[in-house]
Amino acid sequence: MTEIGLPSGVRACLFDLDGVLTPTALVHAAAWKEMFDDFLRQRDGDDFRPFDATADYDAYVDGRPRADGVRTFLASRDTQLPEGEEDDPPDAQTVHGLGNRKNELVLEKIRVEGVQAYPGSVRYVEAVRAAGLRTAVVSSSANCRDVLVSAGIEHLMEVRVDGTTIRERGLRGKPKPDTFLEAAQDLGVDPAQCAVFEDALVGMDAGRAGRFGYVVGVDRVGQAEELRKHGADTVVTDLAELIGVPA
Ligand SMILES: O=P(O)(O)OC[C@H]1O[C@@H](O)[C@H](O)[C@@H](O)[C@@H]1O
Repeated sequence: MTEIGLPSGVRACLFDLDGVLTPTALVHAAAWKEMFDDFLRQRDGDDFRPFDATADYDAYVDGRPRADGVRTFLASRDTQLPEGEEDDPPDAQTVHGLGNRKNELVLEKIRVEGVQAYPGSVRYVEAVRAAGLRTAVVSSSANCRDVLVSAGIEHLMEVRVDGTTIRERGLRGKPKPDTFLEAAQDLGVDPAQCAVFEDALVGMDAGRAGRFGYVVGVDRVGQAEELRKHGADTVVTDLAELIGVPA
């Protein structure tokens, strides 16, 4: 292991955004809950079974592109909606309508609360760059660039593959490995020489499916065991632990 806590053959680090570099996984989870609870209440009345911002979020929504999150959670409740169009209004009862409603809520929360990067993640990324490794951010979020800019860390990432890239290049979202593989290719580094940093279970699956050199699970919510089951080589609660700084 090197001084940045990675096997010596690793030449590039591929970082997920929400929950790894910034605490925005919590913002997404809250927005998903607000949107789905409104939808379920309208449909089922006050006895509706609410969206669980931990269990449902982790199992069906976390790490997936927006529309996949809508479909996967609805399927878990035996529900299917028409796809609709990408620019459907936020009150449309379609997959994209619900996704757009959730996006309005996320953007409003980010506008009001702002975004700060995890200090331990910034220290770690700086250490990685000082050690001469390449860096990319690999996120399912179409808001990735705005979040990086708000958090003041855009300059730390050489390559960005995000929700917008997924749409433009026709990639499959996590748990498929496409987005991580695309970032490795953009950096010109073999996947076997890349480390993946992820907090989502589908991100672990993507890391395993892409045969990356090393997969670091980032546990912010007490799911270390699940992260290991889904293929983490190691689990930390904060990236700074990898450079010997306790969380
Ligand atoms: O809706 P966005 O910003 O495009 O993000 C899509 C997904 O991006 C992932 O990074 C988050 O873990 C999910 O919670 C989120 O739903």
